[in-house]
Amino acid sequence: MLDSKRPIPRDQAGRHPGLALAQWRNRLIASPRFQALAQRLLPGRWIARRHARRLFDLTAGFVYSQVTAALVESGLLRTLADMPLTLDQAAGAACLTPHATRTLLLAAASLDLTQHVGEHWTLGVRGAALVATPGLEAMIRHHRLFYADLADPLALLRGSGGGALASLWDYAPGSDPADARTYSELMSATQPMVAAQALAAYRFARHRRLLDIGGGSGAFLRAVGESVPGLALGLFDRPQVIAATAAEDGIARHPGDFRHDPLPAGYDLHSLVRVLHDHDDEPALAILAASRAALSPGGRLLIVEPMAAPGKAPEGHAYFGLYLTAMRSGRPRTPDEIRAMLRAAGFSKSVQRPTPLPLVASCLVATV
Ligand SMILES: C[S@@+](CC[C@H](N)C(=O)[O-])C[C@H]1O[C@@H](n2cnc3c(N)ncnc32)[C@H](O)[C@@H]1O
Repeated sequence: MLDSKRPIPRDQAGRHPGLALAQWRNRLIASPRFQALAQRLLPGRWIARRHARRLFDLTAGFVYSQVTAALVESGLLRTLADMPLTLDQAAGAACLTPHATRTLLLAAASLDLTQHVGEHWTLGVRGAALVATPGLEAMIRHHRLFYADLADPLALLRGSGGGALASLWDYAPGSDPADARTYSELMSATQPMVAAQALAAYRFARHRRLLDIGGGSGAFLRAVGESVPGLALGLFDRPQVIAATAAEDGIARHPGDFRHDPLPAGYDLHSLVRVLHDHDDEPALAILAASRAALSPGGRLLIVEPMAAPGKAPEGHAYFGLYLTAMRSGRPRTPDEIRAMLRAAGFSKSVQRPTPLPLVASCLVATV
C-alpha cells in the first residue's frame, strides 16, 4: 500500500523531483531542433498548432473581451437577438459607420458571436448563448472597471494602481447608498446561475429556516424560496444594503456587520454565497466563527462560490485572483483551504457537493 505521508525523495539541493522534469520539458520546448522536428512529424505539427493557438489566445484574450464588450455596449447583441440586420441597418442601430460596423461584426463572427448569412447578420452560437445566460451582459459591462484597473497589472499587484473596482465595493458607513445599490443589482443579475448550482447540489427542504449571510438584495433567497416553498427565509447584510433593497414579503431582514455583530439565532441553515472569497483570512474566519456560534447543534452552513483548483480552472486563481486583488480584499480558495478554515472555526465536519457548473460555483456543506 502507498503511504501518502511518506516524504517525497528530494535532490541534493532539497528540491522536489518534479522540478527537474519540468525544467527538462521547458528546455525541450525552447530548443529550435525540437521545434523543427515537431513541425515535420504529423502528430507533432498538430500538437504545435494547438499550443500556438492557445498561446495566441492568451496573448489576444483582452482583444476578444473588448470585441464582446463593443457588441454588448453598442446594443448590437440585443438587436441581433431580436432580428437579423443588414450591414446598413446594423450601422444605424450601433451608431457607427458601416466600415466600423463591418469591422466589429467580422471580428465578432470570428469569435462565433455573430454570423453572416446571405445579406444579413444574426447571432452566432456563442452570441446566442451569451444572450441566454442571465447576468453575463451585466458582468461584461461591469468589466469596464476591472479592465481599467488591469491596464497596469504590475501596479495592481504592487498595490500602487487600480482603484476603480475597489471604489464600487467600498460602501462603508457614510458612503453613497446608490453605490451599494449598483453593486447589489449586478450581484442579483448574475445570481440565477449561482442559485441553480446550489439548488442542484443541496436539498434545502430538509431545513426549516435559512439565513443568507451577505445576501445582498435577497436574489438567492427568492430563488431558493421559489423551489422550496415551506422554508422560512432571513437576510443578513450591511444596513445600507438592506435599506437600498425593496422590502420583501416573507423575508426577515437583519441589518448588521458580520465582522462585529452576532448573527441572529433560530436558523438551522446558513448560506454564504459569493461572500467568503471577498474577505482576507482573518475576517473570513470571523464570519465562519459567527455562523458557528449562531447555529444550534445539527445546524449547517452552505458555502457557495467559485473555488480555486491549483494549476487548473483559470476562473479560480487567474480570474478571481486578479479580480479580488482589484477589489483589495479576499482571495480565491480551494475547497481544502476552506475546509481547514471551517475546522478552525469549530465545525465538526464538511463535505463538498458536486455542482453542475463549478465554473459558476462549487458547494461545501459544513455541519456544527
Ligand atoms: C459579493 S456580494 C454577494 C451577494 C450575494 N450573496 C450574491 O451572491 O449575489 C457580498 C455581499 O456581502 C455583503 N457584506 C460585505 N461585507 C459585509 C459585512 N461586514 N457585514 C454584512 N454584510 C457584508 C455585501 O453587502 C454584499 O451584499
